[in-house]
Amino acid sequence: MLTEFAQTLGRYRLHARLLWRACPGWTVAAAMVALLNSAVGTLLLISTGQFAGALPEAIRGGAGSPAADHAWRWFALTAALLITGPLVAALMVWVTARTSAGYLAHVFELVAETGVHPQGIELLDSPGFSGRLQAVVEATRDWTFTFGLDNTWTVLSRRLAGVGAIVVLMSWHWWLPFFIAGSFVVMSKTYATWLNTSFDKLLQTSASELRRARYLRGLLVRPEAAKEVRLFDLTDWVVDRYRSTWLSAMAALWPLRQRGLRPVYLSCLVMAVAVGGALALLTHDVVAGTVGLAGVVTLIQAMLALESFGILGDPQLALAQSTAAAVELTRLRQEVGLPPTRPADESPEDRTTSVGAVEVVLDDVTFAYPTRTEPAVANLDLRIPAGQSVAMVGVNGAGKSTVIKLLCGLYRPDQGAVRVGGADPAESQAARRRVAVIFQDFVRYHLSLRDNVGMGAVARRGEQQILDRALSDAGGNGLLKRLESGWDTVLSAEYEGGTDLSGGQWQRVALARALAAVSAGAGVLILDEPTAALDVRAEAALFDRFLEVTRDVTTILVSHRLSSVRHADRIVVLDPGAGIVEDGSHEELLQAGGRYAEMFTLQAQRFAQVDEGSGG
Ligand SMILES: Nc1ncnc2c1ncn2[C@@H]1O[C@H](COP(=O)(O)OP(=O)(O)OP(=O)(O)O)[C@@H](O)[C@H]1O
Repeated sequence: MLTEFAQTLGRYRLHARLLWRACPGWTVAAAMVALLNSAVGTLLLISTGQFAGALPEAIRGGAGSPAADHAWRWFALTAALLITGPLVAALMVWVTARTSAGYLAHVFELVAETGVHPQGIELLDSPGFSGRLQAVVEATRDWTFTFGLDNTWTVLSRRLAGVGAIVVLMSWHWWLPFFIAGSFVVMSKTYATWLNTSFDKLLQTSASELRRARYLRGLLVRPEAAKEVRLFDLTDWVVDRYRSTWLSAMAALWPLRQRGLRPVYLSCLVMAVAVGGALALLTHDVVAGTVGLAGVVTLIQAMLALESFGILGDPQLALAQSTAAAVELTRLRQEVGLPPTRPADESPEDRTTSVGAVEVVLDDVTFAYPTRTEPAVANLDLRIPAGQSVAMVGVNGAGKSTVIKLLCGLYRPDQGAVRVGGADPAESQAARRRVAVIFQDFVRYHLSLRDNVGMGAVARRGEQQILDRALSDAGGNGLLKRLESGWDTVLSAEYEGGTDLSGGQWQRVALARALAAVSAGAGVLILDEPTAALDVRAEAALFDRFLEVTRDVTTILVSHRLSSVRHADRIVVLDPGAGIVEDGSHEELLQAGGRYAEMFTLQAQRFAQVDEGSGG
């Protein structure tokens, strides 16, 4: 039990630390307002007690008597405090909203950092880790998260009001308030420990089940699934699966909750005995004449105010839920070697950009994905001199995309070394910035065309000539003409004035993004099959044009269509398990009559047949 108490205290310390790191100014302001709010409450119970105590004397003295004036003065103070209370509460809402916004932004920063640490994305491939991180993200997206944050200050203010009540009660019997408050604290902490354990369990043990349940619920409303759900008449099936998945997630929690509640019942009993005893003592003192009317009113109110050390209902529940997300995030950060929060004075990263082509080297590289045992690439050696264009070809699963991800520093090799311009891209931000890549599943940002292209050159996205040239080199001028608001058109039909693009148009936008990156200093340009939606001729024309406009950088092209990449300086053929099996120019490889020649001839024949078919 003591360890659990310590853990509860630890999570509030963590919460305070995160708040302080996120927005120190607003945190101080919110704490001050919470203190003011509680002070108003304490003063109010004193002034009402004094006012009530002054009334019998005032009644005896009559209107205008000094005793009546005395009662009026306490009345005026009580009325002023009653007016001040709501004003301070309104101020608290305002300050609280600012604090929560800062905290939320900071948590998103921490989540993002956790997802890509250490630099690569390998952890996101591990279902356990990425599932837990996803659960944290979902918890922070939920409105209850901000509600819990807001309630930090309600809880603090009420606890401080309890401190005020202790001071008041100490003037009667100094030891008594500690006795009563202690019983409330035991009850509250037992309850909080139970709450926290429940929420932690919810995030840790049932997160993936709950996520699956949410996914199933989403199937009923998501446009991409709606067609099939209706066509195959899946509604009942989805609803049943949702219900059973949700129930199985929650069923694991219910017995735990029941067991955890027993100490809460016990501590309620202790608290009832303490308050009952205090009321008996008060009755005794009143009968003995040591406590008057003012004392009775003040002391009873103070005793009731001690309740604020106890269970605070919704505010406490919401706060526990929010801190559960922060605790789990901290655990995940610790697992990847990150501190719970980010230091305030991080030195700004070096954004100086080098220009020109760079050499790319893979030296005896072996790499297996975290979820697999057999390596995706083994003992791979590849050296691409600065400025050379290389096409990487091979059957499905040969490891082409894996090589590209290693070059981008998204994964670290298990053995061997990867170098871009002499530096390890998994370690060096500068090396990563020298690589511009467009993957087959590139991101279609629901942002303007300007942002979609400019993201390749974030530091120089204001330079229109870079964007113009990139789009034109990517063959996107026709597309620009068709957009109603030109560069500022949002590329999504979900926004007013926005429009979606065809697969081929999107690919040109993505290619323009890569070319913008080259203008901004990237020394290696990689295209990992982003042109699959274009027809064979369009892809070949685009690749030729690419090789033309990227003469000054190292270029790596990945494609299954060999005719599209035949003009690359060099072609390497990858084979699953065997690594690079052929390496040379198009002509050299044709002459060698090996795997490449065989694949090329086969594709050329099929292409000719299709051509004939369409011609006839
Ligand atoms: N994220 C991943 N997790 C686990 N295994 C993966 C992952 N990505 C790829 N693999 C596996 O690694 C091997 C190499 O895949 P890779 O995508 O590099 O091949 P590829 O040559 O690019 O194939 P394709 O031509 O189909 O794009 C395959 O066996 C694949 O199943």
